[in-house]
Amino acid sequence: MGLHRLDLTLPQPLHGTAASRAIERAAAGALPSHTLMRRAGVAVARLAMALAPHARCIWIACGPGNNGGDGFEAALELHRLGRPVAVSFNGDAARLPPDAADAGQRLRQAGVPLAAQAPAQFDLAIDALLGLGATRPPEGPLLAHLRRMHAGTAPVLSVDLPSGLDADTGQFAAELGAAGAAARHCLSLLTVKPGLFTAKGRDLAGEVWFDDLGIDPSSTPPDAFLSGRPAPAARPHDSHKGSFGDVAVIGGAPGMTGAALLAATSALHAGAGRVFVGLLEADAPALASEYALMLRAPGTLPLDRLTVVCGCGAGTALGDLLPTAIDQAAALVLDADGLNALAADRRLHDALRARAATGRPTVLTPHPLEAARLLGTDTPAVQDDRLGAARRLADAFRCTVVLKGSGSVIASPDSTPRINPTGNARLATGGTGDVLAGMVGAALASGLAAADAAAHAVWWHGAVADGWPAGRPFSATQLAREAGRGLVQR
Ligand SMILES: NC(=O)C1=CN([C@@H]2O[C@H](COP(=O)(O)OP(=O)(O)OC[C@H]3O[C@@H](n4cnc5c(N)ncnc54)[C@H](OP(=O)(O)O)[C@@H]3O)[C@@H](O)[C@H]2O)[C@@H](O)CC1
Ligand SMILES: Nc1ncnc2c1ncn2[C@@H]1O[C@H](COP(=O)(O)OP(=O)(O)O)[C@@H](O)[C@H]1O
Ligand SMILES: [K+]
Repeated sequence: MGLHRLDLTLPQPLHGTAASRAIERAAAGALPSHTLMRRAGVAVARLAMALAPHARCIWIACGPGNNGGDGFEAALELHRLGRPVAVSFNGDAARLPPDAADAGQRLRQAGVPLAAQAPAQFDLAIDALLGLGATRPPEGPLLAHLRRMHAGTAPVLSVDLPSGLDADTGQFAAELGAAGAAARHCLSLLTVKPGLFTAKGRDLAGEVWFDDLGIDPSSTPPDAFLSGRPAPAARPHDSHKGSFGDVAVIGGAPGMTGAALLAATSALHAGAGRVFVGLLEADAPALASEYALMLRAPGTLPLDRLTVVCGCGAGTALGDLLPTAIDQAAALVLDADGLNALAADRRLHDALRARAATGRPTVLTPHPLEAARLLGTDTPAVQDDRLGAARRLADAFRCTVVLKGSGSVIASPDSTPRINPTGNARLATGGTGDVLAGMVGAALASGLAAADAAAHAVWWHGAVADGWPAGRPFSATQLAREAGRGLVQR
């Protein structure tokens, strides 16, 4: 498909650096020289004209490799169409790769000067400094140009990737300073890169566009998928409360009962037939404002018939309940202190793997610090490679893992991970993770397989936050009560 804004409701294969290079090599070998770069330039120029139709100056900042070559081609096309361009080039002209050198030469022949400096004024900045070939953080003039673009008010269009962003991990080592008001767009070329959707990717890329340059990438396996919108769970008219499964939330130690009640409330609103709460605070007052929740002593719950959400607000009070839940629960979600207890006791690792062998579904929902504890590493190492961390956890525990945060990653053993595109920084507030755990529980209780239950819950959890009306206060409590957005009644 030609140039289009990426539709985040549809699943999308994501190809990292090695896969993108393999696809490029195969395509370039089958096409006349320079074809891909010319197509890339035309796509960038078209999008530039759509984003800034009345621009009096389009600044195209070109770097030392083929990403810069895409910029040259875009400048040529814009110039040919009579658009005012100012092209900067920072690199060694003698070391340009062949496609880029050819484009640079034709640009000069067309009478377009190349400067080292940015223009004084511009209405659109095109970042063609670095793409897949960025090997280190941008510095010197490249960094100065990036800062200039991102501090301004004119829109920024990144070619293929925001320069310096790691296509595989979404890591970005440079310091851009305070972001300006500029709208950000990124036109991913040939393939859609996973790094655009997780870690720093979302913030730097802004709106993601895609042009496959006429090449079908399907012969190269993707590194991940962007989750599409899951079909809402249907509730046939001829249903009863036993139709959608029972969830039990175990957690809520003294002072933390709210976390368990949030998970339970969201499980209820997300469609579970019945929701039990096994609070660890023995003398908990009847705090539940949802009167449909059923409070039970945790030790009395028939775990083998329940989807158990274990750990929300549990502190260190789970004791034997955790090994029992791992051993017996019909389906299991481990969150928060359930994960911390797991990290601290290697016998539970074995228990979780033994559970996997029985075929009963398990979903772990760590945030990056919890993931780091489980992996025996630190949070920056997890964030440096979120896809890899989620995959390693899924393989180690033989279950589905949701690594939360900007661009949550959903990984299951022996399958391609998914990155979730919904959600926003509204969710960065206490308790929203408990709400997610309850939603995963409800999805599992409805009979979805672990990976699908996780993807369903994560997508809708984020979608509710995305659709939150401006001006309406947002809290985890409110979110829990909106957790049914992924349900349709028949
Ligand atoms: N493959 C595709 O999908 C297609 C590719 N296309 C386009 O090509 C792009 C990939 O091109 P590319 O391989 O030439 O890499 P690119 O990013 O231009 O930079 C490499 C140069 O930068 C240098 N360098 C690195 N880091 C640096 C730093 N921090 N600061 C300064 N310099 C730094 C590095 O030098 P070195 O590391 O050797 O010192 C090398 O000279 C791709 O993203 C897409 O836009 C499309 O045309 C068609 C389809
Ligand atoms: N910027 C963001 N974009 C998307 N989702 C986010 C963002 N910030 C937080 N979230 C989501 O919010 C939830 C926070 O969970 P967690 O860190 O466990 O918080 P808590 O322990 O307070 O409940 C996760 O689902 C996470 O993915
Ligand atoms: K770029």
